[in-house]
Amino acid sequence: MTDIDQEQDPETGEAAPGEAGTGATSSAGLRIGLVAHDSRKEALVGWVGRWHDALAPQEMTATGTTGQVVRDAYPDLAVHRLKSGPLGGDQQMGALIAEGRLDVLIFFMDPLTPMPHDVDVKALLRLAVLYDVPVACNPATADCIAAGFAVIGRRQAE
Ligand SMILES: O=C(CO)COP(=O)(O)O
Repeated sequence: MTDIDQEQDPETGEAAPGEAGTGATSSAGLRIGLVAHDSRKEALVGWVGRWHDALAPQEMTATGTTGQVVRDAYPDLAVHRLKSGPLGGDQQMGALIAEGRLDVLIFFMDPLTPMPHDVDVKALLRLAVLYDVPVACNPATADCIAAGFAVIGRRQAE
């Protein structure tokens, strides 16, 4: 286990109330967050397509527009939508991490465009690092994570 896991209070190290036992226990039912900036949405849709069968049994949650784009491309996949990123969706995703309710974050960022909600982007990534949530910011890393879904599931069950 890591120093700070999803079921611990990061300050006290004590189990977070109400979260114990809610972690995913296998490669099915992983709770996956999907986020992509506008210029990277096509890349994310491509990644979802490549891993469609592996993603089908997972629980996917996306920021608003990203979720809509993925739903439009793959209507058979269940994707829960939060608010759009600039309107608070990134913060909602961060809250899921802080509450121990996200196992993986796939966040295809635009590295070339300044964002009005840059602080939210930074906060989301900071929480993913803090809570040791596997996070991918580009397709190559996301492929590695998807190939390791079973490993992540086993790790969460420990
Ligand atoms: O802005 C985003 C992440 O910072 C993504 O938000 P949308 O999915 O609503 O486009």
